[in-house]
Amino acid sequence: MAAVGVVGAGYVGLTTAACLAGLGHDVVCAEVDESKVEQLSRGAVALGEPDLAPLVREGLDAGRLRFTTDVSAVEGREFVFACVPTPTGRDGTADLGAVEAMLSALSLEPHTVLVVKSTVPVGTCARIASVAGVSVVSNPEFLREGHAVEDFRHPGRVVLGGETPAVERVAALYGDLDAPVVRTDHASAELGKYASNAFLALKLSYVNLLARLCERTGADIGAVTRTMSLDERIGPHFLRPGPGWGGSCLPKDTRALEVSASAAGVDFTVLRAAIEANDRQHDHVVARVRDAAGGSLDGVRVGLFGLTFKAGTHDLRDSPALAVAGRLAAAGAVLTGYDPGTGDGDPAGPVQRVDDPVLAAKGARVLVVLTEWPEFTRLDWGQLAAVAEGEVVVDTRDVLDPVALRGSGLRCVRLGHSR
Ligand SMILES: NC(=O)C1=CN([C@@H]2O[C@H](COP(=O)(O)OP(=O)(O)OC[C@H]3O[C@@H](n4cnc5c(N)ncnc54)[C@H](O)[C@@H]3O)[C@@H](O)[C@H]2O)C=CC1
Ligand SMILES: O=C(O)[C@H]1O[C@H](OP(=O)(O)OP(=O)(O)OC[C@H]2O[C@@H](n3ccc(=O)[nH]c3=O)[C@H](O)[C@@H]2O)[C@H](O)[C@@H](O)[C@@H]1O
Repeated sequence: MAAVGVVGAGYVGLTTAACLAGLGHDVVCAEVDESKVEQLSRGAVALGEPDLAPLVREGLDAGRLRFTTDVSAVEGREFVFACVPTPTGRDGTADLGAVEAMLSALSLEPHTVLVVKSTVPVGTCARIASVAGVSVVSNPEFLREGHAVEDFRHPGRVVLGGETPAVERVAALYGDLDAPVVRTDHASAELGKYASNAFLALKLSYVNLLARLCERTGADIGAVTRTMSLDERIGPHFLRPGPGWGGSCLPKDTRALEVSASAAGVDFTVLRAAIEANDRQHDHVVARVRDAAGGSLDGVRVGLFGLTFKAGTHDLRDSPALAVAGRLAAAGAVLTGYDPGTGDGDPAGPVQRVDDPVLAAKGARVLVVLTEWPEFTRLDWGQLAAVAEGEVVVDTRDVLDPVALRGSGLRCVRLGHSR
């Protein structure tokens, strides 16, 4: 079993640390946020990832996992995983400040393999290898929030970019993963990550535009995407229209790829179009709510259902629900929002967050479903209709049953459906 260091205890770092400890490795996880370290050290996990909290507690109890604010604690380890953030920086490229801060705080020993899990632009790992004097393996992460542990245990693929001995050492660390392993160079591994996220974004913008075309032409987006999904070359995933794609990575990575491609002399117009279409998708949802409100949103009370960027996560980063909320508020709407995944203290922008769906519906002229929480299908919509002022639900995620809603006295407006 190996001695492993992990830097950063967010979605990627904490999942990596806990899962590697679960495989029997000895893991120390360094994190700059003192309160996070304090909480994690007593087994309190704030991320709502299924199976993660018990795995962290198992690792702590077995003495195979510990947390520290002292980044030098990872020095001397056989593997150091970089799992720090790479948010959008100036001009849309990835801000590598946290990666650089981590490297300058560390004195790595020559036998250490530095494994870069953070999403970094092409050229970053080669540059780090040339200055850090250690082997660097690019091992981009593909986990989905809400499925982090499951995706670690059953990844669709493992990508390892770098020189052979170091790559094989990292492959061995993961044990028997039943997944295809892509062994490649740094640049291809780095680009493969951006290429994957940006492709998902492209697919979603395409579907959202199709949904708008359906609204204009009388076609049904459900039938259109089912037709597409039965073609194995297209596949059934990422074909659901919504209020726009968001989250901490799809928007930032798509933008970063577009900007870096442009800097490399490749005009990636299709990515720019996908980003612009996503922006317009938020406006489109606002237009549908405005129509439902009778033409103006000024002073109109709107009840929002769902604030997170998708169901199954607490994460509000770059949430399309909040982007729509911001535009509704700018048009004068008064917003109340209910989300089963968020709590007091979570930033909700212009939305007054409430813990009870009835309070979100109370006095609302329009109800809007912005996140596909399964809980929403089980709400008592008759009760919500009784306290609402209007009778329209704009369901941007197609989670509600329009026929059942009609029985509750509500009319359902869906994206991609003209009726
Ligand atoms: N969230 C996700 O689902 C995925 C994220 N990624 C990528 O992984 C990287 C990390 O993402 P997340 O885990 O979501 O970020 P996060 O924001 O959830 O966690 C990052 C953690 O690193 C800590 N940190 C920042 N600078 C540090 C330093 N110098 N030393 C020690 N700790 C430091 C932060 O306090 C934070 O707790 C990013 O590059 C992201 O693009 C890749 C795949 C999936
Ligand atoms: O690099 C990352 O951080 C991760 O980004 C995404 O994962 P995640 O951010 O968890 O979110 P997704 O499940 O991809 O959803 C992204 C957005 O697309 C939207 N979406 C997704 C699917 C769909 O059919 N329709 C749709 O509108 C979601 O609601 C959400 O707003 C990728 O799916 C992961 O593979 C990747 O590792």
